[in-house]
Amino acid sequence: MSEALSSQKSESDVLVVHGGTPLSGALRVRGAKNLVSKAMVAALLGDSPSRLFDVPRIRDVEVVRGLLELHGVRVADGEDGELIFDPANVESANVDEINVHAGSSRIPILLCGPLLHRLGHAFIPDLGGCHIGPRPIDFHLQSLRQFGAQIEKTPQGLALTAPDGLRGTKLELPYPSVGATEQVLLTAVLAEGVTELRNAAVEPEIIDLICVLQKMGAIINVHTSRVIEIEGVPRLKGYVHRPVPDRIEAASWAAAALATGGEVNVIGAEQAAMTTFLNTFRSVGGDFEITDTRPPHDGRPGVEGGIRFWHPGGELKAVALETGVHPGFMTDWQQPLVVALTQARGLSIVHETVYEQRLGYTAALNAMGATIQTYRNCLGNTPCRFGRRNFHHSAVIAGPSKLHAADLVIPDLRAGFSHLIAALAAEGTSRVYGVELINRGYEDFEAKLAALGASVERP
Ligand SMILES: CC(=O)N[C@H]1[C@@H](OP(=O)(O)OP(=O)(O)OC[C@H]2O[C@@H](n3ccc(=O)[nH]c3=O)[C@H](O)[C@@H]2O)O[C@H](CO)[C@@H](O)[C@@H]1O
Ligand SMILES: C=C(OP(=O)(O)O)C(=O)O
Repeated sequence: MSEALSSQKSESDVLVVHGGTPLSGALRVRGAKNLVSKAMVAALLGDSPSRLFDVPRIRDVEVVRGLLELHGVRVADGEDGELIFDPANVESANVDEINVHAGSSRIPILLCGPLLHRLGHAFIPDLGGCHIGPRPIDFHLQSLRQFGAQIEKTPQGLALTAPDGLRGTKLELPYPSVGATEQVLLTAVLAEGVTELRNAAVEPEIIDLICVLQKMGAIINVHTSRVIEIEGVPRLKGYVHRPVPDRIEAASWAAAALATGGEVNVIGAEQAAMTTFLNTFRSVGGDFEITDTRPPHDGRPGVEGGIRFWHPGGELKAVALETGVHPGFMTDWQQPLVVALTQARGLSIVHETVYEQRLGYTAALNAMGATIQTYRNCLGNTPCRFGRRNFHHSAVIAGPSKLHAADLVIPDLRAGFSHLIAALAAEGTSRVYGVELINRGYEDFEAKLAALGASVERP
Protein backbone atom coordinates (compact mmCIF):
# COMPACT_ATOMS: atom_id res chain seq x y z
CA MET A 1 0.00 0.00 0.00
CA SER A 2 1.25 3.51 -0.71
CA GLU A 3 1.80 5.74 2.32
CA ALA A 4 -0.48 8.24 0.60
CA LEU A 5 -3.42 5.88 1.13
CA SER A 6 -2.71 5.23 4.74
CA SER A 7 -5.13 7.54 6.49
CA GLN A 8 -8.14 5.24 6.08
CA LYS A 9 -9.19 2.44 8.42
CA SER A 10 -9.35 -0.85 6.57
CA GLU A 11 -10.67 -3.84 8.51
CA SER A 12 -8.56 -6.11 6.31
CA ASP A 13 -5.36 -4.41 7.43
CA VAL A 14 -5.69 -4.18 11.19
CA LEU A 15 -3.70 -5.75 13.99
CA VAL A 16 -5.38 -6.23 17.35
CA VAL A 17 -2.81 -5.66 20.10
CA HIS A 18 -3.44 -6.71 23.69
CA GLY A 19 -0.90 -4.51 25.47
CA GLY A 20 0.78 -4.57 28.83
CA THR A 21 3.05 -7.60 28.37
CA PRO A 22 6.82 -7.00 28.36
CA LEU A 23 8.44 -8.25 25.14
CA SER A 24 10.94 -11.01 25.79
CA GLY A 25 13.05 -13.10 23.44
CA ALA A 26 15.34 -12.97 20.43
CA LEU A 27 15.08 -12.08 16.76
CA ARG A 28 17.48 -11.57 13.89
CA VAL A 29 17.91 -8.48 11.70
CA ARG A 30 19.14 -8.81 8.12
CA GLY A 31 20.68 -6.39 5.63
CA ALA A 32 19.76 -2.73 6.07
CA LYS A 33 16.76 -1.49 4.08
CA ASN A 34 18.73 1.69 3.38
CA LEU A 35 21.64 -0.21 1.86
CA VAL A 36 20.10 -3.29 0.26
CA SER A 37 17.82 -1.33 -2.05
CA LYS A 38 20.76 0.83 -3.24
CA ALA A 39 23.05 -2.17 -3.74
CA MET A 40 20.28 -3.63 -5.91
CA VAL A 41 20.36 -0.49 -8.07
CA ALA A 42 24.17 -0.70 -8.26
CA ALA A 43 23.84 -4.16 -9.85
CA LEU A 44 22.61 -2.31 -12.99
CA LEU A 45 26.07 -0.80 -13.41
CA GLY A 46 27.92 -4.12 -13.72
CA ASP A 47 28.58 -6.04 -16.90
CA SER A 48 28.41 -9.37 -15.05
CA PRO A 49 26.03 -10.78 -12.39
CA SER A 50 25.96 -9.56 -8.78
CA ARG A 51 25.08 -11.49 -5.63
CA LEU A 52 23.65 -9.87 -2.52
CA PHE A 53 23.21 -11.87 0.69
CA ASP A 54 20.89 -11.46 3.64
CA VAL A 55 18.26 -9.45 1.76
CA PRO A 56 15.18 -8.91 3.94
CA ARG A 57 11.73 -9.67 2.56
CA ILE A 58 10.42 -6.11 2.75
CA ARG A 59 8.27 -4.04 0.43
CA ASP A 60 11.08 -1.68 -0.67
CA VAL A 61 13.05 -4.68 -1.93
CA GLU A 62 10.01 -5.92 -3.89
CA VAL A 63 9.59 -2.49 -5.51
CA VAL A 64 13.23 -2.26 -6.60
CA ARG A 65 13.21 -5.86 -7.80
CA GLY A 66 10.12 -5.09 -9.87
CA LEU A 67 11.77 -2.03 -11.42
CA LEU A 68 14.99 -3.91 -12.22
CA GLU A 69 13.03 -6.75 -13.83
CA LEU A 70 11.05 -4.26 -15.92
CA HIS A 71 14.42 -3.03 -17.21
CA GLY A 72 15.51 -6.49 -18.28
CA VAL A 73 17.60 -7.46 -15.23
CA ARG A 74 17.10 -11.14 -14.43
CA VAL A 75 16.68 -11.52 -10.66
CA ALA A 76 16.91 -14.96 -9.07
CA ASP A 77 16.51 -16.11 -5.48
CA GLY A 78 19.35 -17.99 -3.86
CA GLU A 79 19.18 -19.59 -0.44
CA ASP A 80 18.30 -17.75 2.74
CA GLY A 81 17.90 -14.21 1.47
CA GLU A 82 20.41 -14.28 -1.38
CA LEU A 83 19.47 -12.40 -4.56
CA ILE A 84 21.34 -12.77 -7.84
CA PHE A 85 21.09 -10.04 -10.47
CA ASP A 86 22.01 -10.58 -14.10
CA PRO A 87 22.16 -7.24 -15.96
CA ALA A 88 23.28 -8.70 -19.32
CA ASN A 89 20.17 -7.46 -21.15
CA VAL A 90 19.25 -4.08 -19.69
CA GLU A 91 16.48 -2.55 -21.81
CA SER A 92 13.94 0.28 -21.82
CA ALA A 93 10.78 -0.29 -19.82
CA ASN A 94 7.21 0.67 -20.56
CA VAL A 95 6.22 3.90 -18.74
CA ASP A 96 2.80 2.54 -17.68
CA GLU A 97 4.44 -0.54 -16.19
CA ILE A 98 7.03 1.57 -14.39
CA ASN A 99 4.23 3.71 -13.00
CA VAL A 100 2.73 0.73 -11.21
CA HIS A 101 5.48 1.52 -8.70
CA ALA A 102 4.68 5.25 -8.48
CA GLY A 103 4.41 6.45 -4.88
CA SER A 104 5.83 3.22 -3.42
CA SER A 105 9.40 4.07 -2.42
CA ARG A 106 12.14 6.69 -2.72
CA ILE A 107 14.60 4.39 -4.44
CA PRO A 108 13.49 4.89 -8.09
CA ILE A 109 15.24 8.28 -8.22
CA LEU A 110 18.54 6.43 -7.80
CA LEU A 111 18.02 4.62 -11.11
CA CYS A 112 18.80 7.85 -13.01
CA GLY A 113 22.59 7.54 -13.30
CA PRO A 114 22.74 3.77 -13.90
CA LEU A 115 20.01 3.86 -16.57
CA LEU A 116 21.57 6.88 -18.29
CA HIS A 117 24.86 4.97 -18.43
CA ARG A 118 23.27 1.75 -19.67
CA LEU A 119 20.57 3.11 -22.00
CA GLY A 120 21.19 6.81 -22.54
CA HIS A 121 17.73 7.58 -21.15
CA ALA A 122 15.67 6.95 -18.01
CA PHE A 123 12.11 7.35 -16.83
CA ILE A 124 11.47 7.81 -13.11
CA PRO A 125 7.99 7.51 -11.55
CA ASP A 126 6.72 9.70 -8.70
CA LEU A 127 8.49 8.83 -5.46
CA GLY A 128 6.98 7.46 -2.27
CA GLY A 129 8.51 7.08 1.18
CA CYS A 130 7.56 8.36 4.60
CA HIS A 131 5.51 11.58 4.83
CA ILE A 132 7.84 13.47 7.11
CA GLY A 133 8.29 16.70 5.17
CA PRO A 134 8.15 17.78 1.52
CA ARG A 135 11.30 15.77 0.67
CA PRO A 136 12.31 17.68 -2.46
CA ILE A 137 14.76 16.15 -4.96
CA ASP A 138 16.39 19.40 -6.08
CA PHE A 139 19.91 18.27 -5.01
CA HIS A 140 19.51 15.10 -7.11
CA LEU A 141 18.36 16.99 -10.20
CA GLN A 142 20.99 19.72 -9.89
CA SER A 143 23.75 17.09 -9.56
CA LEU A 144 22.50 15.09 -12.54
CA ARG A 145 22.37 18.24 -14.67
CA GLN A 146 25.97 19.00 -13.73
CA PHE A 147 26.96 15.54 -14.95
CA GLY A 148 25.33 16.40 -18.29
CA ALA A 149 21.82 14.97 -17.93
CA GLN A 150 18.83 16.70 -19.46
CA ILE A 151 15.69 16.38 -17.39
CA GLU A 152 12.08 16.90 -18.38
CA LYS A 153 9.25 16.84 -15.85
CA THR A 154 6.27 15.11 -17.50
CA PRO A 155 2.79 14.43 -16.08
CA GLN A 156 3.79 10.75 -15.67
CA GLY A 157 7.18 11.32 -14.02
CA LEU A 158 10.72 12.43 -14.88
CA ALA A 159 12.20 11.77 -18.33
CA LEU A 160 16.00 11.99 -18.55
CA THR A 161 18.51 11.81 -21.38
CA ALA A 162 22.25 12.35 -21.65
CA PRO A 163 22.88 13.23 -25.31
CA ASP A 164 26.60 13.87 -24.73
CA GLY A 165 27.17 11.21 -22.05
CA LEU A 166 27.92 11.91 -18.39
CA ARG A 167 31.09 13.65 -17.27
CA GLY A 168 32.66 14.02 -13.84
CA THR A 169 32.10 17.34 -12.11
CA LYS A 170 32.64 19.33 -8.90
CA LEU A 171 29.60 19.40 -6.62
CA GLU A 172 28.73 20.71 -3.18
CA LEU A 173 25.49 19.66 -1.51
CA PRO A 174 23.62 22.38 0.44
CA TYR A 175 22.92 19.69 3.10
CA PRO A 176 24.55 16.24 3.47
CA SER A 177 21.64 14.38 1.88
CA VAL A 178 21.89 10.59 1.94
CA GLY A 179 19.96 10.12 -1.30
CA ALA A 180 21.77 12.87 -3.20
CA THR A 181 25.16 11.48 -2.10
CA GLU A 182 24.12 8.06 -3.39
CA GLN A 183 22.87 9.64 -6.61
CA VAL A 184 26.30 11.20 -7.16
CA LEU A 185 28.13 7.95 -6.35
CA LEU A 186 25.97 5.82 -8.65
CA THR A 187 26.40 8.35 -11.48
CA ALA A 188 30.06 9.30 -11.03
CA VAL A 189 31.53 5.79 -10.99
CA LEU A 190 31.03 5.36 -14.75
CA ALA A 191 31.16 9.05 -15.71
CA GLU A 192 34.14 10.27 -17.70
CA GLY A 193 36.77 11.90 -15.48
CA VAL A 194 36.85 12.85 -11.82
CA THR A 195 33.97 13.93 -9.58
CA GLU A 196 34.47 15.77 -6.31
CA LEU A 197 31.53 15.85 -3.93
CA ARG A 198 31.65 18.23 -0.97
CA ASN A 199 29.33 18.17 2.05
CA ALA A 200 28.54 14.51 1.34
CA ALA A 201 26.57 12.27 3.70
CA VAL A 202 28.74 9.59 5.29
CA GLU A 203 26.15 7.29 6.89
CA PRO A 204 27.35 3.69 7.38
CA GLU A 205 24.97 2.59 4.61
CA ILE A 206 26.73 5.01 2.23
CA ILE A 207 30.14 3.66 3.19
CA ASP A 208 28.75 0.17 2.54
CA LEU A 209 27.49 1.28 -0.89
CA ILE A 210 31.00 2.57 -1.56
CA CYS A 211 32.29 -0.91 -0.60
CA VAL A 212 29.86 -2.46 -3.09
CA LEU A 213 31.00 -0.09 -5.84
CA GLN A 214 34.67 -0.66 -5.02
CA LYS A 215 34.11 -4.43 -5.33
CA MET A 216 32.70 -3.67 -8.79
CA GLY A 217 35.87 -1.85 -9.83
CA ALA A 218 35.12 1.76 -8.87
CA ILE A 219 37.77 4.14 -7.51
CA ILE A 220 36.32 6.20 -4.65
CA ASN A 221 38.23 8.13 -1.99
CA VAL A 222 36.45 9.28 1.14
CA HIS A 223 38.32 12.22 2.66
CA THR A 224 37.74 13.81 6.04
CA SER A 225 35.31 16.75 6.19
CA ARG A 226 32.64 15.10 4.06
CA VAL A 227 34.57 15.16 0.77
CA ILE A 228 34.24 12.20 -1.60
CA GLU A 229 36.30 11.94 -4.76
CA ILE A 230 35.32 9.48 -7.48
CA GLU A 231 37.53 8.63 -10.44
CA GLY A 232 35.31 7.42 -13.26
CA VAL A 233 36.19 4.04 -14.83
CA PRO A 234 35.06 2.71 -18.22
CA ARG A 235 33.45 -0.48 -16.92
CA LEU A 236 32.32 -2.18 -13.73
CA LYS A 237 31.76 -5.84 -13.02
CA GLY A 238 29.27 -7.55 -10.70
CA TYR A 239 29.78 -7.79 -6.93
CA VAL A 240 29.33 -10.36 -4.16
CA HIS A 241 28.30 -8.59 -0.97
CA ARG A 242 26.91 -9.11 2.52
CA PRO A 243 25.23 -5.87 3.59
CA VAL A 244 25.54 -3.98 6.86
CA PRO A 245 22.75 -4.98 9.24
CA ASP A 246 19.68 -2.84 9.70
CA ARG A 247 20.52 -0.48 12.56
CA ILE A 248 17.11 1.20 12.35
CA GLU A 249 15.28 -2.07 12.87
CA ALA A 250 17.69 -2.98 15.68
CA ALA A 251 17.04 0.33 17.46
CA SER A 252 13.29 -0.04 16.95
CA TRP A 253 13.25 -3.37 18.80
CA ALA A 254 15.51 -1.88 21.49
CA ALA A 255 12.96 0.91 22.00
CA ALA A 256 10.18 -1.68 22.12
CA ALA A 257 12.05 -3.59 24.85
CA LEU A 258 12.45 -0.41 26.89
CA ALA A 259 8.90 0.86 26.44
CA THR A 260 7.33 -2.47 27.43
CA GLY A 261 9.75 -3.12 30.31
CA GLY A 262 11.11 -6.19 28.56
CA GLU A 263 14.21 -7.67 26.97
CA VAL A 264 15.02 -8.23 23.29
CA ASN A 265 18.16 -9.86 21.93
CA VAL A 266 18.73 -8.46 18.44
CA ILE A 267 20.96 -10.99 16.71
CA GLY A 268 22.91 -9.50 13.83
CA ALA A 269 22.93 -5.95 15.28
CA GLU A 270 26.37 -4.30 15.23
CA GLN A 271 27.74 -1.85 17.75
CA ALA A 272 29.89 0.35 15.47
CA ALA A 273 27.03 1.95 13.55
CA MET A 274 24.88 2.32 16.66
CA THR A 275 27.17 3.96 19.22
CA THR A 276 25.13 7.19 19.34
CA PHE A 277 21.91 5.26 19.85
CA LEU A 278 23.52 3.08 22.52
CA ASN A 279 24.72 6.14 24.46
CA THR A 280 21.21 7.59 24.46
CA PHE A 281 19.65 4.24 25.35
CA ARG A 282 21.99 4.03 28.35
CA SER A 283 21.30 7.65 29.37
CA VAL A 284 17.54 6.94 29.38
CA GLY A 285 18.19 4.04 31.76
CA GLY A 286 18.12 1.09 29.39
CA ASP A 287 20.83 -1.54 29.50
CA PHE A 288 22.48 -3.58 26.78
CA GLU A 289 25.09 -6.25 26.24
CA ILE A 290 27.10 -6.66 23.05
CA THR A 291 28.21 -10.01 21.71
CA ASP A 292 30.80 -9.92 18.95
CA THR A 293 30.61 -12.38 16.07
CA ARG A 294 33.18 -15.18 16.36
CA PRO A 295 34.06 -17.60 13.58
CA PRO A 296 34.23 -21.34 14.38
CA HIS A 297 37.61 -22.13 15.97
CA ASP A 298 39.36 -25.32 17.09
CA GLY A 299 36.22 -27.41 16.69
CA ARG A 300 34.12 -24.92 18.64
CA PRO A 301 31.09 -23.53 16.79
CA GLY A 302 31.06 -19.87 15.75
CA VAL A 303 28.80 -17.27 17.38
CA GLU A 304 26.65 -14.78 15.50
CA GLY A 305 26.98 -11.48 17.33
CA GLY A 306 24.22 -9.11 18.33
CA ILE A 307 23.01 -6.72 21.00
CA ARG A 308 20.69 -7.67 23.85
CA PHE A 309 18.63 -4.73 25.09
CA TRP A 310 16.61 -4.63 28.28
CA HIS A 311 14.83 -2.50 30.85
CA PRO A 312 16.75 -3.10 34.09
CA GLY A 313 13.85 -2.02 36.32
CA GLY A 314 13.44 1.23 38.19
CA GLU A 315 12.57 4.55 36.61
CA LEU A 316 13.68 5.68 33.18
CA LYS A 317 15.34 9.12 32.97
CA ALA A 318 14.39 12.04 30.74
CA VAL A 319 16.97 13.08 28.11
CA ALA A 320 17.52 15.85 25.58
CA LEU A 321 18.36 14.68 22.08
CA GLU A 322 18.81 16.16 18.68
CA THR A 323 18.56 14.15 15.48
CA GLY A 324 21.20 14.76 12.83
CA VAL A 325 23.33 13.37 10.07
CA HIS A 326 25.83 10.62 10.89
CA PRO A 327 27.46 10.31 13.39
CA GLY A 328 24.54 12.07 15.06
CA PHE A 329 21.36 10.49 16.41
CA MET A 330 19.51 9.12 13.36
CA THR A 331 16.17 10.67 12.60
CA ASP A 332 14.79 7.17 11.93
CA TRP A 333 15.52 6.18 15.55
CA GLN A 334 13.53 9.11 16.87
CA GLN A 335 9.94 7.93 16.55
CA PRO A 336 10.33 4.52 18.23
CA LEU A 337 12.47 5.93 21.05
CA VAL A 338 9.97 8.69 21.88
CA VAL A 339 7.49 6.01 22.96
CA ALA A 340 10.00 4.87 25.58
CA LEU A 341 10.57 8.51 26.59
CA THR A 342 6.87 8.77 27.53
CA GLN A 343 7.80 6.37 30.35
CA ALA A 344 10.79 8.42 31.60
CA ARG A 345 10.52 10.68 34.66
CA GLY A 346 10.83 14.38 33.86
CA LEU A 347 10.92 16.42 30.68
CA SER A 348 12.62 14.96 27.61
CA ILE A 349 13.43 17.23 24.69
CA VAL A 350 13.65 16.11 21.08
CA HIS A 351 14.90 18.47 18.36
CA GLU A 352 14.28 16.94 14.93
CA THR A 353 16.75 18.61 12.54
CA VAL A 354 16.59 16.29 9.51
CA TYR A 355 12.90 16.44 8.58
CA GLU A 356 10.57 19.34 9.23
CA GLN A 357 7.41 17.27 9.83
CA ARG A 358 8.46 14.16 11.68
CA LEU A 359 6.56 14.76 14.91
CA GLY A 360 2.96 14.50 13.67
CA TYR A 361 2.68 10.98 15.07
CA THR A 362 2.92 12.35 18.64
CA ALA A 363 -0.79 13.31 18.44
CA ALA A 364 -1.66 9.59 18.49
CA LEU A 365 0.59 9.05 21.52
CA ASN A 366 -1.17 11.96 23.29
CA ALA A 367 -4.52 10.32 22.50
CA MET A 368 -3.18 7.27 24.38
CA GLY A 369 -2.31 9.29 27.47
CA ALA A 370 1.15 10.67 26.69
CA THR A 371 1.94 14.35 27.33
CA ILE A 372 3.90 15.64 24.37
CA GLN A 373 3.95 19.26 23.29
CA THR A 374 5.49 20.22 19.96
CA TYR A 375 7.13 23.57 19.15
CA ARG A 376 8.24 25.56 16.13
CA ASN A 377 11.40 26.67 17.98
CA CYS A 378 14.72 24.86 17.82
CA LEU A 379 14.86 23.35 21.32
CA GLY A 380 18.42 22.12 20.96
CA ASN A 381 22.05 23.17 21.00
CA THR A 382 22.13 24.12 17.34
CA PRO A 383 19.59 26.25 15.50
CA CYS A 384 18.57 24.17 12.47
CA ARG A 385 17.23 24.86 8.97
CA PHE A 386 13.66 24.69 10.31
CA GLY A 387 13.91 27.29 13.05
CA ARG A 388 11.61 30.37 12.90
CA ARG A 389 9.58 28.65 10.20
CA ASN A 390 6.18 27.11 10.42
CA PHE A 391 7.35 23.61 11.38
CA HIS A 392 6.65 21.90 14.67
CA HIS A 393 9.99 20.14 14.77
CA SER A 394 10.82 20.17 18.49
CA ALA A 395 8.99 18.24 21.20
CA VAL A 396 8.87 18.20 24.97
CA ILE A 397 7.75 14.89 26.45
CA ALA A 398 6.57 14.91 30.06
CA GLY A 399 6.63 11.55 31.79
CA PRO A 400 6.04 9.03 33.00
CA SER A 401 2.56 8.63 31.48
CA LYS A 402 0.30 5.65 31.77
CA LEU A 403 -0.60 4.74 28.20
CA HIS A 404 -4.05 3.34 27.48
CA ALA A 405 -5.33 1.43 24.47
CA ALA A 406 -6.71 3.23 21.41
CA ASP A 407 -7.63 2.79 17.76
CA LEU A 408 -4.62 3.96 15.75
CA VAL A 409 -4.09 4.57 12.05
CA ILE A 410 -0.50 4.19 10.89
CA PRO A 411 0.70 7.22 8.90
CA ASP A 412 4.10 5.93 7.74
CA LEU A 413 6.82 3.39 8.38
CA ARG A 414 8.62 4.50 11.55
CA ALA A 415 5.60 6.28 13.02
CA GLY A 416 3.81 3.00 12.40
CA PHE A 417 6.34 1.07 14.41
CA SER A 418 6.10 3.65 17.20
CA HIS A 419 2.29 3.25 17.22
CA LEU A 420 2.79 -0.47 17.50
CA ILE A 421 5.21 -0.09 20.43
CA ALA A 422 2.78 2.27 22.15
CA ALA A 423 -0.03 -0.26 21.74
CA LEU A 424 2.21 -3.00 23.15
CA ALA A 425 3.12 -0.82 26.14
CA ALA A 426 -0.46 0.34 26.81
CA GLU A 427 -2.97 -1.31 29.11
CA GLY A 428 -5.88 -2.82 27.18
CA THR A 429 -6.65 -3.76 23.60
CA SER A 430 -5.72 -1.44 20.74
CA ARG A 431 -6.60 -1.77 17.07
CA VAL A 432 -3.71 -0.68 14.85
CA TYR A 433 -4.85 0.03 11.29
CA GLY A 434 -2.62 0.16 8.22
CA VAL A 435 0.01 -2.27 9.52
CA GLU A 436 0.85 -3.30 5.95
CA LEU A 437 2.97 -0.11 5.80
CA ILE A 438 5.31 -1.57 8.42
CA ASN A 439 6.28 -4.29 5.91
CA ARG A 440 8.07 -1.60 3.89
CA GLY A 441 10.95 -1.74 6.36
CA TYR A 442 10.46 -4.53 8.92
CA GLU A 443 10.75 -8.11 7.72
CA ASP A 444 8.24 -10.56 9.24
CA PHE A 445 7.41 -8.17 12.06
CA GLU A 446 4.28 -10.07 13.04
CA ALA A 447 6.19 -13.35 13.40
CA LYS A 448 8.90 -11.50 15.36
CA LEU A 449 6.27 -10.02 17.68
CA ALA A 450 4.82 -13.47 18.28
CA ALA A 451 8.30 -14.83 19.04
CA LEU A 452 8.74 -12.07 21.63
CA GLY A 453 5.53 -13.12 23.36
CA ALA A 454 3.41 -10.17 22.20
CA SER A 455 -0.30 -10.80 22.29
CA VAL A 456 -1.33 -9.70 18.80
CA GLU A 457 -3.88 -11.12 16.40
CA ARG A 458 -5.52 -10.51 13.07
CA PRO A 459 -9.28 -10.28 13.71
C1 LIG B 1 15.76 4.99 1.55
C2 LIG B 1 16.62 5.73 2.48
O1 LIG B 1 17.83 5.54 2.53
N1 LIG B 1 16.01 6.60 3.28
C3 LIG B 1 16.79 7.30 4.26
C4 LIG B 1 17.42 8.51 3.58
O2 LIG B 1 16.36 9.26 3.02
P1 LIG B 1 16.70 10.38 1.95
O3 LIG B 1 17.88 9.98 1.18
O4 LIG B 1 15.44 10.70 1.23
O5 LIG B 1 17.05 11.57 2.94
P2 LIG B 1 18.03 12.78 2.69
O6 LIG B 1 19.25 12.58 3.51
O7 LIG B 1 18.18 13.01 1.25
O8 LIG B 1 17.19 13.99 3.31
C5 LIG B 1 17.71 14.80 4.35
C6 LIG B 1 17.15 16.19 4.22
O9 LIG B 1 17.58 16.77 3.00
C7 LIG B 1 16.49 17.31 2.29
N2 LIG B 1 16.74 17.21 0.84
C8 LIG B 1 17.16 16.01 0.34
C9 LIG B 1 17.37 15.87 -1.01
C10 LIG B 1 17.15 16.98 -1.86
O10 LIG B 1 17.31 16.91 -3.09
N3 LIG B 1 16.73 18.15 -1.31
C11 LIG B 1 16.52 18.30 0.04
O11 LIG B 1 16.14 19.37 0.51
C12 LIG B 1 15.31 16.46 2.74
O12 LIG B 1 14.07 17.09 2.53
C13 LIG B 1 15.63 16.24 4.22
O13 LIG B 1 15.21 17.37 4.95
O14 LIG B 1 18.15 9.26 4.55
C14 LIG B 1 17.36 9.76 5.62
C15 LIG B 1 18.25 10.59 6.51
O15 LIG B 1 19.17 9.77 7.15
C16 LIG B 1 16.67 8.64 6.36
O16 LIG B 1 15.74 9.19 7.26
C17 LIG B 1 15.91 7.72 5.41
O17 LIG B 1 15.51 6.55 6.09
C1 LIG C 1 12.31 7.67 6.20
C2 LIG C 1 12.52 6.39 5.97
O1 LIG C 1 12.57 5.76 4.80
P1 LIG C 1 12.26 6.28 3.33
O2 LIG C 1 13.34 7.22 2.96
O3 LIG C 1 12.30 5.02 2.55
O4 LIG C 1 10.90 6.92 3.38
C3 LIG C 1 12.81 5.42 7.05
O5 LIG C 1 13.27 4.30 6.72
O6 LIG C 1 12.55 5.73 8.22
